[in-house]
Amino acid sequence: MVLSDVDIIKNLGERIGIYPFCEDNVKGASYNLTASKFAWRDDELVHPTEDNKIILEPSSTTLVMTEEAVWVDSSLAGTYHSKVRLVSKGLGHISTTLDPNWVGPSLISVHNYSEDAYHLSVGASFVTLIFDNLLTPSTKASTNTPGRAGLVREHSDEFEEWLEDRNEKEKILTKLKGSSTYKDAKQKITSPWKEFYKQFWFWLIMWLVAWLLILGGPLCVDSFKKLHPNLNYICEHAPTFLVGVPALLALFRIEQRRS
Ligand SMILES: O=c1ccn([C@H]2C[C@H](O)[C@@H](COP(=O)(O)OP(=O)(O)OP(=O)(O)O)O2)c(=O)[nH]1
Repeated sequence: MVLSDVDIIKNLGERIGIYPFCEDNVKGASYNLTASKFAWRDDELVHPTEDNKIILEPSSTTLVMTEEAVWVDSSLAGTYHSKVRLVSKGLGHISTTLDPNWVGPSLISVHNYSEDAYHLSVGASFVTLIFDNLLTPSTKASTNTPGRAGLVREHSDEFEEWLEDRNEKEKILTKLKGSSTYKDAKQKITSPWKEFYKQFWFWLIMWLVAWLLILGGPLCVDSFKKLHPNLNYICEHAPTFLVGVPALLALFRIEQRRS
């Protein structure tokens, strides 16, 4: 089953990693990947122009690395698709696959069938990735190198360094989860009440355990209560303390997560 925009964001950070992540690139049931500044033609690096365009020469194939590194777990796969805007300009149709457990940027082969050069802006979306839920998780590991770097001969130090940053699941997830774009997207799909209830129940249980272990004993001792009128007060207002403290802690935690 294909993942919708909501499914993609729900699974982000859990079964899907996308770094860098941009919410605008989440479409109804897909994610638009953008062009990095790394591209190759005839095995040689194609350097972007001064105004940051990669020239896709007529009647030739250019391999363009996506800016985004993607990780999916063993229960997801995907397919790469062309964008109508580019196909209508004579650029070749992309129809390739994303394997379960894939990690890294993608190397996208774009053929320019037209007679005119196409100027692809670095940072522009140029390929669409659809995520598919597998009925049963795959048992096969993804064996290809991140970014399919083995398919291109000429590597620059800058490219190696860039790839180093996004060639492992942990690196992708850590960077994704640390980004404000991720936090904002997650926050939008989580109902504030649902988040509050989740936090509230957690803190209520913690508070009850603390209450019983730390305060329960002394509070039952009358003489102790007399010595400490404040504790007596707490005892009389136990329900308020019981509900109020976890509620406050839940609100504090939600606020802390948002900032
Ligand atoms: O256009 C694409 C499609 C896929 N991939 C990545 C993700 C995918 O998980 C991995 C493997 O792709 P594919 O399954 O097409 O390759 P393969 O079946 O191993 O064949 P080959 O190694 O001949 O490409 O490469 C790309 O970088 N670019």
